Amino acid sequence: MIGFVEFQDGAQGTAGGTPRRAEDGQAAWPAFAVWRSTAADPVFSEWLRSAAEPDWTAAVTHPFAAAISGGTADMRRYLIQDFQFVDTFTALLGAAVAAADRFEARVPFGRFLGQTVTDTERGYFHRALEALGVDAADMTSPELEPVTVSFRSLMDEARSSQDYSLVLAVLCVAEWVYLGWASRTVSPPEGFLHREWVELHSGPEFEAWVGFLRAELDRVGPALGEAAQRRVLTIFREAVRLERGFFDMAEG
Ligand SMILES: Cc1ncc(CN)c(N)n1
Repeated sequence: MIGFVEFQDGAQGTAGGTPRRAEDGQAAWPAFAVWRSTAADPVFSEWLRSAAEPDWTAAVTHPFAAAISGGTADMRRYLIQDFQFVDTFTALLGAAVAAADRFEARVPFGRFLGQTVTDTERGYFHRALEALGVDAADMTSPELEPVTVSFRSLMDEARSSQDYSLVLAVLCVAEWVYLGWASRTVSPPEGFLHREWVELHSGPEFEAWVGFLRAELDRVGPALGEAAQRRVLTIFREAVRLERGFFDMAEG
């Protein structure tokens, strides 16, 4: 059994250093087939997102994310840890190329992998970490925070599963949550550290990328059996919880 499956709805867990409680929004959630008969926006990705409350709203409105948008966040610990997140995230994108069920779905993953994460975003990390005076050891092998360890494990489990719906669920959380907070930015922050990080996660291209990830979940999710839909729900919720925990960690 892979690790995240152990965190069934309502179960206790400590991934990310934040204990999970049955009463904090992780309670039973109606099956997709039931939920969609009364939902205002009856798509699979919205079934997942709404099941991930209150963590979803807490992540996209997190004070640390707001401080990035406002240009005041201390980015040092956050970016050191996030560079390690991005390493595993890049491997997960590769898994999406391999696990996708058709050629036209592989293309956007391959493009984002080659043109954004390993190019623009990598360049940003190198310049940002240098500007922050981060030494080579902390750039390549820093001491990992518990939430970073948990997030990397979750991504590794999704990658090893080679299950497209699970890979997609984790990628979609990571990008959709980031679009959520970054698109709340009212005016671009002045310094490049904050401004470019907001730019990387907002704007028409990033919106289209998140739209693609959601559309893929909306395409493959309804065709899954109920047990498989629940597995997607479990990993989606866990990823949202870790996004919230990651901002908590960054805030200190
Ligand atoms: C923790 C985290 N989540 C999401 C992203 C957006 N790729 C990120 N850079 N870091």
